[in-house]
Parts: sequence; C-alpha cells; structure tokens
Amino acid sequence: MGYLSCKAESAISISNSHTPSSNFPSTTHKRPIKIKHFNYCDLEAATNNFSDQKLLGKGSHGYVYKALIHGRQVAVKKPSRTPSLRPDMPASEVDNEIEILSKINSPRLVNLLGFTTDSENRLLVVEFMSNGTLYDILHSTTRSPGWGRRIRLALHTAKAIDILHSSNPPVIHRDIKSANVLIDRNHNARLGDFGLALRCHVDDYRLRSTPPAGTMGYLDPGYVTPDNLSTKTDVFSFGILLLEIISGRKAIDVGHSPPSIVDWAIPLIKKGKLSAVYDPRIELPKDLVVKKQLVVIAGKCVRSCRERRPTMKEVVGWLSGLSKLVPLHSWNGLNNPCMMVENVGVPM
Ligand SMILES: Nc1ncnc2c1ncn2[C@@H]1O[C@H](COP(=O)(O)OP(=O)(O)OP(=O)(O)O)[C@@H](O)[C@H]1O
Repeated sequence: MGYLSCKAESAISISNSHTPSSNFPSTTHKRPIKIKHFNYCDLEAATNNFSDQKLLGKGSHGYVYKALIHGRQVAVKKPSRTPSLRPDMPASEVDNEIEILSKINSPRLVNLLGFTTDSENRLLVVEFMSNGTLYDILHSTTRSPGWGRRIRLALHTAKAIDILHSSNPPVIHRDIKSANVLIDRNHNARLGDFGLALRCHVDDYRLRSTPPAGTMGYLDPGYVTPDNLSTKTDVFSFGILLLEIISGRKAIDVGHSPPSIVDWAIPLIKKGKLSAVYDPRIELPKDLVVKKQLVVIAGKCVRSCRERRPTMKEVVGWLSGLSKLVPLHSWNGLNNPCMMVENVGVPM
C-alpha cells in the first residue's frame, strides 16, 4: 500500500507529556526542538493585555495576537473555549497543537516556540508570519501572484504536508486550507494550525474516537467515520487548495453555480476545457505542459477513490518539476521577489 490508512497501521506509542524546559526529539531534524515555557502574565503584558491593536486575526477557536518577546516577533494564540476535562482527550485544540508541534519542526511549518504551563490559561507561542495567509493572497482584489509564485506556494505547502505524512508516526493535519497556509517574511508558504492534527497510530483511543472534522469545501467526502481517516484525506484537501490556486476561486463560493470548486472544475477538466479553470485575472501559463499538468495533479488529488490519489511525495516531485519550467519573474503583485527561497538558501 502506497499510503497510510489509520486502519492498517500498527501501533506506535508516543509520550503525551510536556516535560518542563523540554528538548523534544524532532522527527524531521536531528537537533532537539527547544520549546520554552512562558508565564501567562508575561504574555499578557507582551500583548498589551490582549488588546485589539495587537490582534492579528480570529479563528473559530480563538484569537491570535502579535507580541515582541526578547526582541523577537511572535504570534500568541489564545483559545476562546474552556478546556475539556476528559483525561483521554487533549484538553483543547491548543493542547493538541502543542503535542503535535513539540515533536516536529521544519522551515515549511509555522513552528511552536513555547506555551504557558498553566492549563487553565493555556496560550501558545508560534513563529510570527508577517505576510498574511495564502487565502488573503489568492482572494484579495489588489494583488494577484503569477504562475511562478503560485506553483512555489503550492510546492511549499505540498512539502509541508509530506513532512507530516513522512513523520514517524505519521501526522495527518485534517484542516488543509488556504487560511491555514501562512506566508513568512521571505514570502514562502508555511503550514500552520495543528489544532485538528492527529498522529496516526491505530490503537490510540483518541484516534478511534475522534469524529471526522475539517473545513467545509476542503473535506474528503470519503472521511465519514474515524477509521476512514488516512493521509489521503489531506491529499484530497490539498487538491482543493491546488484548484483554488489555479482558479482563484474559493473552495465554496455561493455566488457561483455550482458553489463547490470541485463540482465546478472537475467536469470542465474532464471535457478538456482547461483554460476555463484558470484564474481569469492573470494570463494563462505560457508553457502548455505546466497548463495541463497543474490541473491534472489537482484532479488526481481529488479522485473519489482514495487508493488512486497520489501520495504527497509524488505531488512534491511533480510540482518541483513544474516549478523549474516557470521562472519567478512571472511574479505579479507582491514586492521583494529577490527574497525568494532559492536566493536566501532556506532549506526546503
Ligand atoms: N503565526 C501567525 N502569524 C501571523 N498571523 C497569524 C498567525 N497565526 C494566525 N494568524 C492570523 O490569525 C488568523 C486566525 O488564525 P487561526 O489559526 O486562529 O484561525 P483560522 O485558521 O483563520 O480559522 P479556523 O480556526 O477557523 O480554522 C489567521 O487568519 C491569520 O490572519
């Protein structure tokens, strides 16, 4: 089997504990991950008592604030809900995020820097991403990146998901969407928001009892019970994200018929009307191989038969090949194209 189904894998136990001042083993890097413990009152002060001026954004589960700590800009996540009291479940999505991110670290992810130990007032400190989200970039009316940039943003995201799926045990993100892809100061995409992520080891009670979750429009239609979860669930959501990158349309847009991007795009692709799927705000990709292959990759990812969907590693290989065919000067909007990943030597 070329992919991991949660049903089929054998159990691999992990520690749930958050050791004080811990150096957690990383699944992607040899060097240990340093996670800091913060006092609630220090983060309260650093965010001006969680003031609106420091607010970066609001999600369905809480607020995100900007703060300066020891001269470094960070993002502080503050959940809006009170934690669960069930001992077998993570106390909150924030606790789940801590558990997942304390064991994995990569330049392709929005990495964990620390958290408050007080579980009543749990706060998460993560790397600050200064250039918004992929959703903002794709759906803002003022700036539209060209194909060189779009393919690289897709490639960065695919690499991030592949890193999760290649971890031991594999991590399934479960909420791949453009709003969870953040853009760092070098305009590289990083995957964030691990509140719903799950480690895939079958004997874990949490895995077997966690109901399907995700975001409407990105959710794999085959993921209807806990044991339907697999890495291919993320592949489906990535396919939706890739269609969003290609077309500039939202995953669900009630202003269009049909509102679902997949119900709109796949029939067009099957009829060979590839140009109709492309974002009308920018020129079509000049290279016909790129124009064809981008939609083919997206179509493979959203296949209803999950066994026929590619692995993220395959997707990374294909996008990597396409990125070599499209130069970055097709950048069309954001400034600072000189700071691309290739130039600054950030490992990918
Ligand atoms: N590390 C970060 N750096 C900068 N801004 C961030 C960071 N994390 C989140 N944000 C901002 O805060 C907003 C809310 O983020 P959050 O992860 O809470 O929710 P979301 O992913 O947008 O929505 P949901 O929780 O419903 O999935 C984001 O849209 C983004 O604008």
